[in-house]
Amino acid sequence: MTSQKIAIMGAMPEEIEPIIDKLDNVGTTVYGNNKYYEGSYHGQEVVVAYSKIGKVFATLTATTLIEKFGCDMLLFSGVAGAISNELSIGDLIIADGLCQHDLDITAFGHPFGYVPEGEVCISTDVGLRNIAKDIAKSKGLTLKEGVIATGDQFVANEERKNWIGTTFKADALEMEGASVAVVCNALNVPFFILRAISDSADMDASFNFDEFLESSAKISADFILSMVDAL
Ligand SMILES: Nc1ncnc2c(CN3C[C@H](CCSCCOCCO)[C@@H](O)C3)c[nH]c12
Repeated sequence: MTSQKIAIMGAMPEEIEPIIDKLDNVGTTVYGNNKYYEGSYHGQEVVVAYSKIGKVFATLTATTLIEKFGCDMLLFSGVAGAISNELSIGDLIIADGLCQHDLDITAFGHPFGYVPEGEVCISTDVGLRNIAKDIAKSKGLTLKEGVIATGDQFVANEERKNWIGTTFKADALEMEGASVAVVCNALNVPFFILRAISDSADMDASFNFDEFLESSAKISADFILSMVDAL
């Protein structure tokens, strides 16, 4: 048990509902066009919110969780599209680094995903990743660790998916993680992101996403709650 206040964030309602359902003493605060659920899980103080889709909404929510609610660490739970062919629907991936695949000032000779005073790949907290690995081992779960690519587009195209995979050596993709990583790094708050695969970012992505969003989101949410118990 930690005395610290834990932020748990997702992008869509389905990604945090399995978490909110398990909280005690839940109070809600509406702020900045968003709703924040304050409560406890097994005695651990948490604040839970979904940002809405995309990097801008995610940036607002991550910043609010830290600056207004005073959270000391941030755990992201949600679903992702697979790039690596080692990842199937329902599989778990944690990011050791995240990049923005749609950030592009290559016209000035910079690499994709880079802007001055920024970095292409933003790191996550190694201590939290190690806790996740210990949990996975104790539960006999497979947990992939790799780069997650973030961009403001739902990728449903093999060519775009493969370009992202090759360009950033990314294993999965989504639409919020890298922006949350930038916020947490800038505000010196440990950040951890776990995603369960909902689709393979190919021509079937939208159908698979609709079918597996809820079940994959719950897989991720259940694991995140195990993380809270271990902190
Ligand atoms: N292939 C893919 N490309 C990019 N991201 C993802 C993710 C991760 N999340 C899911 C969600 C997709 C929002 S579009 C569907 C919204 O429907 C709303 C109802 O119409 C967004 O928050 C990013 C899973 N598969 C992906």
